[in-house]
Amino acid sequence: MSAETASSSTAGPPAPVQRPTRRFTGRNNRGGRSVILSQPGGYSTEAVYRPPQPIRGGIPICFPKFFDEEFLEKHGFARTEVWILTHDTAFPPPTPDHAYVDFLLDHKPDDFQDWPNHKFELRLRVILGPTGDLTMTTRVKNVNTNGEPFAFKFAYHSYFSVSNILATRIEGLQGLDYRDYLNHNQFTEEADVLTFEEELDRAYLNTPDEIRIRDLELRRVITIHKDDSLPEIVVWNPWEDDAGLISDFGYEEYKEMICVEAAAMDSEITLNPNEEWTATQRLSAKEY
Ligand SMILES: O=P(O)(O)OC[C@H]1O[C@@H](O)[C@H](O)[C@@H](O)[C@@H]1O
Repeated sequence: MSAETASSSTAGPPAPVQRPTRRFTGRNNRGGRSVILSQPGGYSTEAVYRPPQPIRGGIPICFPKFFDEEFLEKHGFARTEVWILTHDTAFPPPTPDHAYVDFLLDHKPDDFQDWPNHKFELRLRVILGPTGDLTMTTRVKNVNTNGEPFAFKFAYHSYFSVSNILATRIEGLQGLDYRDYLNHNQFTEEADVLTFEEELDRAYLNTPDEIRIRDLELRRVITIHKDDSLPEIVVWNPWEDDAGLISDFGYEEYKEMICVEAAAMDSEITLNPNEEWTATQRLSAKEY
């Protein structure tokens, strides 16, 4: 990953105060492979860039739901809505060698009729550090004026690029309970590293603050550092048969991707009026 920073722009809101002068491509400093799936820009070759289709790749934000929920689209509406650039003074300013940008989910109070009586603010700060670390902090605030709490779920649905799914290992999950969404059972992970040889769709519970994706062919480790607001890690690869059913996914792309999603999706977060919830994940990559 690499970025150059521009000096602050303060000419009238809304505006990012500091931004990369080049588009973030998720490539490492040695000119190597992208960290985030997969083609230029970090998306599937078949990604569709037209609402209401979510974009396949990158790091979609799942909010206020995860999976299919009655009345709401799968994984919630945040990943298919328009976000605007803003300048969020409530976030602490990062150090000068970090580039950052603030986003706000743009909506009017009555926009989401399927999720009524939930007045909320959803804000995201993305920070790119000088060594390529990518930090994302989300803030959700209940701005209901009717005194009502609301509840939600959340995930950073990160699509990581790997050289070969057969040579990919996830470290940090041993001993954890997980829900297996392919057979709707709960198990305990016995393996010291998670390997892949078929479709996999699981939510690991009560996970530690760091989870690593080891790419044995690239000799690269991507670390997901996350805070306590994100207790679950969802791991998903559709494998061949399921990938063939996903129209915005290249048929062979399952071989070079893995979704590892820091999430609060097993139980809902409840916010009272004026309460705020924040959740941070930081991604770093190292070759060895
Ligand atoms: O196709 P979508 O809506 O982007 O979802 C992709 C996958 O997202 C994962 O988070 C889920 O665990 C999977 O069950 C799901 O298939």
